[in-house]
Amino acid sequence: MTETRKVAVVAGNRIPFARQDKTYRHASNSDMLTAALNGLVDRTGLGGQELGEVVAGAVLKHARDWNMVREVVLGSKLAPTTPAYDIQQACGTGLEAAILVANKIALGQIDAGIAGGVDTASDAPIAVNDELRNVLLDLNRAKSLPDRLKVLAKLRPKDIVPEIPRNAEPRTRKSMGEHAALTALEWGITREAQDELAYRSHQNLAAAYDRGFQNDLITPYLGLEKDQNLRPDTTVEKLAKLKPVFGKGETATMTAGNSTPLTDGASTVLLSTEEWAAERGLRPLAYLTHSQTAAVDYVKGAEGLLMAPAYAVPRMLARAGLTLQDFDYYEIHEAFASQVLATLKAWEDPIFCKERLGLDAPLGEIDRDKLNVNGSSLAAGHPFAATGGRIVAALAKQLHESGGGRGLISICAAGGQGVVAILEGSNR
Ligand SMILES: CC(=O)CC(=O)SCCNC(=O)CCNC(=O)[C@H](O)C(C)(C)COP(=O)(O)OP(=O)(O)OC[C@H]1O[C@@H](n2cnc3c(N)ncnc32)[C@H](O)[C@@H]1OP(=O)(O)O
Repeated sequence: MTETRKVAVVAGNRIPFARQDKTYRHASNSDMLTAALNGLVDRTGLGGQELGEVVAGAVLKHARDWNMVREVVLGSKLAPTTPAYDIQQACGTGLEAAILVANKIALGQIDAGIAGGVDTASDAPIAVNDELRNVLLDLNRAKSLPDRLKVLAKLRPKDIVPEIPRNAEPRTRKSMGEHAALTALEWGITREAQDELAYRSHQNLAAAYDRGFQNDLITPYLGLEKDQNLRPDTTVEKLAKLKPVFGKGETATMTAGNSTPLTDGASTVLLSTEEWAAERGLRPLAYLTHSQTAAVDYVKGAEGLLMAPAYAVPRMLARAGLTLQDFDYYEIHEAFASQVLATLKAWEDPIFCKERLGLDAPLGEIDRDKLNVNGSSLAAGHPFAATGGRIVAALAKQLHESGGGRGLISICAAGGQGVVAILEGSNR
């Protein structure tokens, strides 16, 4: 059996995230991913070089983008002999891509690779319905003009109605927000606590820009230099005035301010062995040491849609021999403030930890001052597949800047799944 090798996170690059239908309205997934990738290649001096693999994906993509990541590499500054392919695990895509690249490096199958993700809420794929698709396929097969006219005669006005993607679970027909609202109710997550978390996300991201933390994590794109959703001037009072958008009646607590906005953007991360990095004059920022996925049965209502990380994290901690408190930083993706708070509450709850996680004692509280210290998705926005890369790169840089330490990454994903990982600073 091959001995595993240490996997370094060497650098990351993303484009600023834009709000839906704003600056990147006319940019495709491929355009944005190419911009993020080329920014990383420029920063690390990898132009013209062949890498082990580039692995990335998008949650929402057009049928024509069936081989998107390979096409992006062919149009990028990397050598065209770099293999590349698409993966998709909803909002876990970016982190899962990093785990896949890391595992290949650890096993000695590649020495270096780039993981990434991209999504556009502006250029969402609109599909034709089954009736029109069948007519178009028959039309393509028809050999003569009369045959084609016969096929076209089958077309009815209702067949032209397009299928617009909905931000909803196919099995429940409920949106992510509606699911999260049920979990917020189950766990008694207050409006005040959600607004406070959202406020802190904006404050922390604004502070990260102010101290230059983002300078070598972001390449401006189409004139945008900062995340377009960031509101440094938001306050808990302003947030408290927003109308609820998910949930029903008096119990509705989720607003546009404490939910992620629909977003466009792309991110990339370079991972490699220490030797590969050293040969190119690059230094590890941190190491990706553990990862885990979990899934919950949200369809029958056994668990909340976005609660899978609550299961994945303790499984990973058990394998790593760590407790929830053994971390200097916690990066919990903020799909919704309520989902972050429900996850934290679940880990503190003796009954949840005993009955659902099978633990003798609760995982306990975390130090909230260590949570999302440079802001997270409520402030930056959440282009689904790009969020993992944003988090891996920012946490690795934070660990490097702090001279070491350990960070936990937790990402909830559609389909009731969760992807989590641990980064260790270079002093461990
Ligand atoms: C997919 C996975 O695998 C897992 C996941 O991550 S699940 C998460 C997936 N993501 C989602 O589901 C996205 C959810 N978000 C949405 O659907 C929409 O953003 C939303 C329905 C929540 C809001 O949409 P919207 O109404 O168009 O928002 P928007 O117009 O920007 O904001 C509404 C108001 O709030 C205000 N506002 C928003 N954020 C604010 C803030 N932080 N401070 C102050 N005001 C704010 C806006 O200024 C706006 O005010 P006006 O009406 O006066 O202009």
